[in-house]
Amino acid sequence: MVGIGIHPTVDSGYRATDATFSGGTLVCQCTVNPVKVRVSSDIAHNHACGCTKCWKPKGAVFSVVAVAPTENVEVIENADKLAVVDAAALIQRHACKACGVHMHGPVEREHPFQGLSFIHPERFEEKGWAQPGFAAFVSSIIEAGFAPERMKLVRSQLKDSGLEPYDCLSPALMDYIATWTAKKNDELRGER
Ligand SMILES: N[C@@H](CCC(=O)N[C@@H](CSCO)C(=O)NCC(=O)O)C(=O)O
Ligand SMILES: [Zn+2]
Ligand SMILES: [Zn+2]
Repeated sequence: MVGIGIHPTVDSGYRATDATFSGGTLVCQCTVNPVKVRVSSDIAHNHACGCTKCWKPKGAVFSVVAVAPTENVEVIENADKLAVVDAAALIQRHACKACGVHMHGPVEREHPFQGLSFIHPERFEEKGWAQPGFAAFVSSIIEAGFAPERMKLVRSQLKDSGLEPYDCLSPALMDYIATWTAKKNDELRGER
């Protein structure tokens, strides 16, 4: 592979997206007693994430992460191997204590993403999940040690891979969050 190791599924080109994909089973990296999580619906907002909190496979600069409704996400095997990485975080990332893979991350507190769980689709046993649509928190890779002078290169490589780089979330998701916040503020004003 020439260039920066963005993420194995991005660097190798994507497998065909199957429009009928309706979930599957996420499996951690343990060879014995892997944690299994059943996702019983399609995923949404799949994206590459450069933040320091999302799980990345070995050597990758970005994670690939998507959401599914929490009601459709269920740990079906070896739940005892899971532990919450940071209980204070918005996303309650449940990682396998043995291999480190983040298996699901529900958003439970009041927030526009409440009711959604963050998952890593590359851990699906099944193929056909939608490819990432953009790259989020790109500047954050510097926090993990990426050389600032190589940022121009990483942004152009992301674009070449079809991932528009943003330093927070995509405009569509930022608008979604701001709309939720504006509505919330209106409600609070109405109560006063
Ligand atoms: N610069 C920080 C950014 C961390 C961050 O805010 N991450 C985002 C994106 S995660 C998937 O899109 C976020 O929403 N985090 C909420 C949480 O982690 O609970 C860094 O790099 O650490
Ligand atoms: Zn594991
Ligand atoms: Zn992230």
